Amino acid sequence: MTGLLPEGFHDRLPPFADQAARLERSVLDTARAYGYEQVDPPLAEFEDALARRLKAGAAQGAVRFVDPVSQRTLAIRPDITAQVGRIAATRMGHHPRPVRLSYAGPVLKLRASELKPERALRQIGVELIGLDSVAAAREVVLVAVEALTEAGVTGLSVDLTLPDLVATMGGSTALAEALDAKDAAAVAAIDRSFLPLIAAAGPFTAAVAKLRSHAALASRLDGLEQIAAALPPGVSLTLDPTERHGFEYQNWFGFSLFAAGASDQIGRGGTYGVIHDDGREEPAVGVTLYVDPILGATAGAVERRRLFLPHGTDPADGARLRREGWVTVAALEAHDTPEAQLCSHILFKGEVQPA
Ligand SMILES: N[C@@H](Cc1c[nH]c[nH+]1)C(=O)O
Repeated sequence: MTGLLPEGFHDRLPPFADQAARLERSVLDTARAYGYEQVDPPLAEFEDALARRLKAGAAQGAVRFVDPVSQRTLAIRPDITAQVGRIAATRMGHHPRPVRLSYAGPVLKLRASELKPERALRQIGVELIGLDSVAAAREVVLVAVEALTEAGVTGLSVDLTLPDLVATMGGSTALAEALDAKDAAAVAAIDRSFLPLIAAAGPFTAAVAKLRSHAALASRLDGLEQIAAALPPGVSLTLDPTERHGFEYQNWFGFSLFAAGASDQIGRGGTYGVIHDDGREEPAVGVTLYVDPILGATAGAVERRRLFLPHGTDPADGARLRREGWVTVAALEAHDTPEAQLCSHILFKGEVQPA
């Protein structure tokens, strides 16, 4: 069937919508256990207010429209981080720092690419506003890794990056672009001293060792090592010191998350600044998880365990079985069958049996 929904939009059907809801609950529960409390900003808001909240990128890629009621341009959020920043800077501006917030909800991207055709997506995330220290960054990375592990995601890998490195080292835009393209010849033509940054991309320990010769990087590398040391064994770690793609508003620290079986990255995060109405920039760090590729990576694990209650089953039996954790599906007509109700089990003479 074509044309039912615009390209890049999709319905999530059973059992995947339940799976998505479970994932969301699990991640938010892990975040709550670390002190992150949920906020729920609206799907759209004033475009200008959203756009100026972060250094760049906050309203970039947003679908905009003129609201017939306020007569103002609204943006449908392409990312929830800027909205959480707005809440922290305004309505929760009086709250002691750091403030820890979590969120989950749909976002809409203006454009899709051939590689990523989806435009309507879901995000889950946490933001810690008031600090962008190594300790704060370490906590956020750890919460993300723990939340994903609790949610059953395996084969996790974290790619660390230093998004504003080239800019803070005085590199030009041309140099940053040559580094983005990993074009060693072009980098050498501009400034040979940046060549080790290309060579260093790869497994974390070896990459850090290669970069130690750069005295200017010492404190950043120390920070990355402290973050890396906090990660549980089994999570693989790489470093790509000049990766900036997708890190439009992050500053000293950024990271991408990958998982076995997911074709695309499953999350991204880093340090950034929330811009207050008086122009002050408040440090922050956070991570956003992308529900869609995560579901792709765990789809094999979806199992339907449903217990068919034949017509006439005592309602008390159904209640008892639900308390024991069963999903029960009651036959409302005598001729209904476990197959028709997609049931894996059946209650037969008071006993649960495979259907
Ligand atoms: N929202 C950002 C990631 C992020 C969250 N907090 C800081 N950075 C993204 O999806 O790319």
